[in-house]
Amino acid sequence: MHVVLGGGIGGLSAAYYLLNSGLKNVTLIEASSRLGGWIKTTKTSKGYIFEHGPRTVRPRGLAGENTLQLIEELGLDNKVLPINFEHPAAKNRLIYVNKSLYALPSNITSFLTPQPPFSKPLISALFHDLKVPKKTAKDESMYDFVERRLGKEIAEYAVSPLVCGVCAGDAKEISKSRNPIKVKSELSKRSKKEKWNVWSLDGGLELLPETLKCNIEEKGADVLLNSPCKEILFKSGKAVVKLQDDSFVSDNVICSLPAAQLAPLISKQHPLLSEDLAAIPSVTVGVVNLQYKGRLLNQDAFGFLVPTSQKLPILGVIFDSCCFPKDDNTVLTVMMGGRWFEQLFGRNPSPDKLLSTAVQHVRTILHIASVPENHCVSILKDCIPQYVIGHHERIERIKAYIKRHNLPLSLIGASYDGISVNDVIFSARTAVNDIIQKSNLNDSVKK
Ligand SMILES: Cc1cc2nc3c(=O)[nH]c(=O)nc-3n(C[C@H](O)[C@H](O)[C@H](O)COP(=O)(O)OP(=O)(O)OC[C@H]3O[C@@H](n4cnc5c(N)ncnc54)[C@H](O)[C@@H]3O)c2cc1C
Ligand SMILES: C=Cc1c2[nH]c(c1C)Cc1[nH]c(c(CCC(=O)O)c1C)Cc1[nH]c(c(C)c1CCC(=O)O)Cc1[nH]c(c(C)c1C=C)C2
Repeated sequence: MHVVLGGGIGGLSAAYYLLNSGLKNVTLIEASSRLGGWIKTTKTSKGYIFEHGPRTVRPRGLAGENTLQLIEELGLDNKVLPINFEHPAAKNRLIYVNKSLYALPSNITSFLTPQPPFSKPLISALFHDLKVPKKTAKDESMYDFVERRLGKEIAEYAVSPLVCGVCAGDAKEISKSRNPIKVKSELSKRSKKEKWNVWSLDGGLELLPETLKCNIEEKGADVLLNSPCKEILFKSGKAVVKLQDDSFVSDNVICSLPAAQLAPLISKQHPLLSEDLAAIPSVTVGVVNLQYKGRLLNQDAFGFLVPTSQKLPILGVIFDSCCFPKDDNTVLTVMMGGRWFEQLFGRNPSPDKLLSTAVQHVRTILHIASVPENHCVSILKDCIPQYVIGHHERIERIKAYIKRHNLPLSLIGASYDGISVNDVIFSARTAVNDIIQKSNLNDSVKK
């Protein structure tokens, strides 16, 4: 038997890959009443799409190609909505500095000439990079790395907002290194030919977890909702997964829970491992979706980010109706908080406070004075893991511990090797491959 913990995109993909490898007897255990985790779409009564979590996926890189292969295998090719490199949403990513919106550089001219808010052409930063002495520090923050090599302005206005726009964190704390593997698909070939920059799904990204659910159930997986795992014990090479009133003995547990939520489940038998898992922090993001009547944006773009230096309560705004227009309306998503959520809004802010902050900033920055026709406020508690300095060493330590103690436990999901939807799906595939390889190896040793 194989137990998968957590029914977000990581857990669902793991169950899918286990069943695709020919394994039977797969049980997926989810604490809440729904699947999908942070992938959540609401369709308003008038048919507008509000994404509460992710909205676009990158087609590029090994993990990006792997996701497109999954989309193809699930028969979702005809639902893909690509945005190619020529689209304004791909070309225009803005930042809000000193009360104005500026485009982040996207072409060669903008590299050769000074573009506000940068005081020098960006090419001069590359010359600066050639001059800096090498540093041997194993891990340094993204901000420090870029400041040292490309200068303070680029760290402040380019890297800091991009770190915010991917992990809602502080570039001064986020670590830099990563590592890849390989895959291919027909849809991926199409994405290259058509020069996709990002893609989404018609009707919203939640269609992906919904389709995975149907697929794994058709192949015989048991999906348990409202079933929080309370403890995992390891005995004689097996894992005992305990729920409130039930328990499962599994050959291997694939765990897609956020690291800090796994920590207490194994702390009795493995306090040191638990300590390392508990130390992987995550931040809370307030998400406000707004729909206004009329085309109210003066600029077509993906959206804008607000660097920390601007000391505003919002992290940025995504122009959803620029990416995927519908009728003559404006749909925006305002993201706020992140690393600074509690400082800004307190422990338990009212949805009204987030809504009024969002509407007020849309009014002052985008000059949209009308009242939104529809809105939705979500507080996504601890939704974005933070890869702070020392993260990669910690992950190595965690992996080494699991190997040394021969624990039948595979860790997947956003807490470890990448937070994008692509990374999480790829982590599931890699974990299943490792399990299959290990069991093939054991079989050949027995023979
Ligand atoms: C606001 C936001 C915007 C984002 N934008 C993008 C984007 O544009 N593009 C992109 O690629 N990525 C984006 N991401 C990142 C991406 O969405 C997530 O990293 C990814 O969805 C995480 O998936 P997961 O399966 O690892 O974890 P989760 O989605 O957190 O799933 C874990 C599941 O485990 C369950 N669980 C927890 N405890 C227990 C327990 N004890 N027992 C059983 N089940 C339990 C939870 O209920 C949950 O369903 C965004 C994320 C957020 C929050
Ligand atoms: C301000 C908060 C956040 C915004 N998005 C995220 C947060 C926390 C989370 C997020 N966004 C993206 C990813 C995936 C990255 C990947 O490796 O694929 C994650 C985890 C995608 C993304 N974010 C921005 C862009 C342009 C993209 C698409 C991928 C790409 O082409 O690089 C920038 C951006 N993010 C946010 C805003 C307001 C914004 C504006 C330019 C919100």
